[in-house]
Amino acid sequence: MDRILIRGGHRLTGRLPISGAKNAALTLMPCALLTDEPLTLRNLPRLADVDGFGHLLNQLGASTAIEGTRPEDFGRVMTIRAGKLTSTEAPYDIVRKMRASILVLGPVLARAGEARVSLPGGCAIGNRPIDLHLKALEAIGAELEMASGYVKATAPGGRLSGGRYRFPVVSVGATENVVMAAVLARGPSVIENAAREPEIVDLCRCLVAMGARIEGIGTDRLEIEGVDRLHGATYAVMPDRIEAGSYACAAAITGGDLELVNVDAQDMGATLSALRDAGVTVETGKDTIRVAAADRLGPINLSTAPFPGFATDMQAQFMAMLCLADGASVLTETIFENRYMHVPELARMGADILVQGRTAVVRGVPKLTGAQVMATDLRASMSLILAGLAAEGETQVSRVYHLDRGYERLEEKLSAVGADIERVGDG
Ligand SMILES: CC(=O)N[C@H]1[C@@H](OP(=O)(O)OP(=O)(O)OC[C@H]2O[C@@H](n3ccc(=O)[nH]c3=O)[C@H](O)[C@@H]2O)O[C@H](CO)[C@@H](O)[C@@H]1O
Ligand SMILES: C=C(OP(=O)(O)O)C(=O)O
Repeated sequence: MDRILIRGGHRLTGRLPISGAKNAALTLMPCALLTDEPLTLRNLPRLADVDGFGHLLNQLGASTAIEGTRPEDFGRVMTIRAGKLTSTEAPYDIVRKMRASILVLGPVLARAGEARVSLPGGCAIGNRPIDLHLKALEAIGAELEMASGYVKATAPGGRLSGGRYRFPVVSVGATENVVMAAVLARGPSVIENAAREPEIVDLCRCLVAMGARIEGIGTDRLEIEGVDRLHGATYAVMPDRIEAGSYACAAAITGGDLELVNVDAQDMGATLSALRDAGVTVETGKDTIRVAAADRLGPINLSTAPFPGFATDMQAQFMAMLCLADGASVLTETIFENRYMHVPELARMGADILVQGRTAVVRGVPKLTGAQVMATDLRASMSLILAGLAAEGETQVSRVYHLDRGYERLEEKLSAVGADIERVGDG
């Protein structure tokens, strides 16, 4: 299994390109199931999860073709053709490896009138329930049956009716599923307390480009008028705000100065204000963000929340950065009950962090030291990379397949701006 070796202490400077967003790509790809015409996605990141999702689409009968991009290019162009679905089932083996697989439920149900999807269960960061996905689909006309670890959803008469649903708590995945299902319903739907994440805006814009009728995009109330059919489209995946935020932390923690290229600062309000609060200089351009480290990082308090709040997907990276702040920071994780798996690993590098329930108190230390550490999930892995970039000596991060789910060519991007980082195999 591959490991990443980092010899820390190098200041990162220069321009760093940001890839298309994983969390947008994984909700745009299933949109292709809603039409018999091709959907072409541009700026699709090269990630294990994108390949995995392509495999799931293939299982359902869609073809996926990568077009005209050179291996050295970041981002790819993929055309997905789902002329006819040959299966309506997402099996356990795929869903358990990739939580986003649940996002085929809404579109397959809407297109084929039925879908059978394995229940995802939990993962390293906590429980990943889907009760809200199911309640929202029921509200727009789905009939559900649970058996053998699978949910079977049926649309009576082959087509969903549409309906009204108010989410009791904000759910990104459930909003995505119900929106993808409602666009082909017989009647209108109103979704209240919908998630407002930029990835949902990206999803709605892609669906509109395919002929869907959606009002209220970017707000917590989505009004959807079902249409009889959607057509093909070409759509560019939005920049990855979490990848950009992660590299912003890399600049801050190494005393560096990075220009992030192909980003949208508008989607990153909470991350950029948190960086500024910690004393980091942030300058935003049209599609660039310059992040210049402070002489000393200041401590800050953060609580994760749905958009426009501070993203749970940025918590681990900020924690690594705050390990070197001048004072104590308090972080509160409100979305996932177990998203502090990186804490014991950071402690092995000299961090001083006390976790009590959902709160972590991070007392800044003068330095971190390199160590052998183990990645436990995607963003936890990135926090270890960040700590390694700033640490004295060598850090070895194992289980890097977690990183490959969400960071396109991480070592290449970081080496190009001055990091001493390489991937090594066991052999
Ligand atoms: C609101 C939020 O920050 N969502 C994050 C969540 O999205 P993801 O779509 O995975 O999770 P949700 O947004 O659905 O979860 C939000 C909260 O609702 C709960 N829940 C969710 C679905 C459900 O059917 N029942 C239920 O109780 C979850 O346990 C969680 O506490 O993880 C992704 C990967 O880290 C992040 O990119 C998203 O930003
Ligand atoms: C945990 C994440 O993704 P997923 O929901 O795909 O597991 C993430 O993007 O940080």
